[in-house]
Amino acid sequence: MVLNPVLGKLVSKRVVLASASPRRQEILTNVGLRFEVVPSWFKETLEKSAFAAPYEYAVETAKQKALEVANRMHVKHLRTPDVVIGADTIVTVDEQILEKPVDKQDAYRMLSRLSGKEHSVFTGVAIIHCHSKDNHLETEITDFYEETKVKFSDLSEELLWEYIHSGEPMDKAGGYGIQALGGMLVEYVHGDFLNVVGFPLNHFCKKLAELYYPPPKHNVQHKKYDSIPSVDTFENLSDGESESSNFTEHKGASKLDSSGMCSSGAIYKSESSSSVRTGFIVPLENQNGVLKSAAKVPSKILDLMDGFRASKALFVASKLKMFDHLRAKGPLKAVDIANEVGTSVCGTERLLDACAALGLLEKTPQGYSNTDSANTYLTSDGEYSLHGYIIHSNDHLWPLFTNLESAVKEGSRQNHRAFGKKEEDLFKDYYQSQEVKQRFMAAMHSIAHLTARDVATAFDLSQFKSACDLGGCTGALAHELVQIYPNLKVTVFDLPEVIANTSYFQPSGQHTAPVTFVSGDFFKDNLPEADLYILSRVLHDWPDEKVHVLLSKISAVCKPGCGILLAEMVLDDEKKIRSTALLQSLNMLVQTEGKERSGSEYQHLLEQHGFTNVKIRLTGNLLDAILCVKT
Ligand SMILES: Cc1cn([C@@H]2O[C@H](COP(=O)(O)OP(=O)(O)OP(=O)(O)O)[C@@H](O)[C@H]2O)c(=O)[nH]c1=O
Repeated sequence: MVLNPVLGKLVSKRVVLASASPRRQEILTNVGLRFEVVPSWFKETLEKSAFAAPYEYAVETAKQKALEVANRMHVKHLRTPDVVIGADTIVTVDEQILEKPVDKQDAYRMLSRLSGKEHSVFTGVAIIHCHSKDNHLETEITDFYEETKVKFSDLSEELLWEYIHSGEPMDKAGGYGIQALGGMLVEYVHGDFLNVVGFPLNHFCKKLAELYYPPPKHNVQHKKYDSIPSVDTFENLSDGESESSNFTEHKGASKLDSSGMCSSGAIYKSESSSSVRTGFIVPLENQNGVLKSAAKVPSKILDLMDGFRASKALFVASKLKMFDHLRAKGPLKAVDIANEVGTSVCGTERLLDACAALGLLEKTPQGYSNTDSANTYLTSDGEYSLHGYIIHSNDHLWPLFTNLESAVKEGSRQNHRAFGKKEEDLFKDYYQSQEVKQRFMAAMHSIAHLTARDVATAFDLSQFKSACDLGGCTGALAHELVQIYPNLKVTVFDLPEVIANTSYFQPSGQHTAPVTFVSGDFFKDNLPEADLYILSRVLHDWPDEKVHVLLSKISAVCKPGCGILLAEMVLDDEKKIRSTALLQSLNMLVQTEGKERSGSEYQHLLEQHGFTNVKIRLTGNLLDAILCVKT
């Protein structure tokens, strides 16, 4: 709670952690930071000898990891984050830098060097503030490092190999994890324990304090915070919803100054008696100017409580095609939109105001107009339109979620309650009426198109010559694949009623190798031959028994070297961090017999059918990617 006001400065920002390390995700999640995970693609191959000190290497690598993500999000995803955090942990012993072992022998070499000795663990961290100006990405970089000394006991050969065979060393710098079995090897730790685990939380908070609460200009002896200021300091300094993010860079330094916040110099005392909503204790003054006890404002809970209202406002504005009208004719007044779509003026005005407050629209004296992201994502034919999925959410998922309580009590889907029919086959319902079928296909297309680039590039797939996208629906991923891998021939295999309706969704004017559409049922019919089978949002529809049926069928036609690419929302192994994916698993509960699974659950399923070398990439987009190869 004491630290929260520092992290609270990040609440209203789009924060991205540019790291695949589950430890970093956990450390930051545990202190209540809300962020998106977009693992960096930066390859850790900087020339070590070019750096005067090992920590410089770690800091530079952290910076490059974060910059790669900031650039990729800006250019490729068209989403500029506010803050990107990158980190790199290295172990140094005898002036050598140890990173993650490449294999067991390498782990053995590392651990035997560390045996009986003291070594240093450095984590370099980069905090990058991003702004988009005239479509260019501007960045302000703050970086630092932390050193912790660790001493290992003498390790016997037997212990060493037992530890290596546990598998723990492989994804960890220096080949050990101090937070788990590796803790048994450690005689002492001098310094920040979490720094060894992968993220120096204390130093990070101090850095945020320096950035967001710089000391008063006259107070020259306090150039920076040596400690995290006490809770009173932050409460008195808190600035509402932390919106004051107008950073300006200090000349010649990469530190940031939040202008105006501390202009009086009296930074340790609040000059304002107004209450603010930061989610923490708010000082209130009574009429005599005496501080009285204040209520806590549980912002996160309030947001969750109201979440459905915001969703429904978005759904209704989409359903009424308000974003389409505004793109065509905006800015428009509420009365004009009400006339266009045939709604009441007072209701329309409230809906538009809510949408503007939610950041979906802009409101000016001229009227309402779309934001850039409304044009891109909310218009029905925007470049990455989510309109299909929003309508599906409103018409199909909403009634199902209304029955969540029954789904939880009964542990099963609720189509019968929501739509009054008994469900025999998951897809029968979707495809029995033309309208529902098209709505469902549009929804699947929205997500497939939005995620296709990230899924297609999560791994280098150039070794495969042919791919078959099982349940590939409109072919959105297939089209992306043939763009990226011109030598790849892709077949989309889906039910006849889907294949018959794909023409509407085909991209126009592309001069690439065509995608082939083949109709069939992957549970009943022979599968087309391919080097790579793709299952995008397929396995999550089914319980394990059915997944085994499908995987064994694929395994039977796969030659060694052939692969499977899965695109799914991957849960963290402990099922406690990735809330979007965990909520998606509830979504599967209300409508299917399937569920979302963790990386190790997918790995286990795949390995049982002879698919090994399972690699998982969290893409930072809605779908993650898993690649494995038949051995
Ligand atoms: C010494 C030690 C390290 N680690 C992990 O080692 C990885 C370092 O590698 P990195 O290159 O800094 O990070 P990464 O895992 O490759 O992720 P990314 O940030 O995407 O590069 C990080 O995971 C750390 O937690 C532990 O979990 N426990 C320990 O005791």
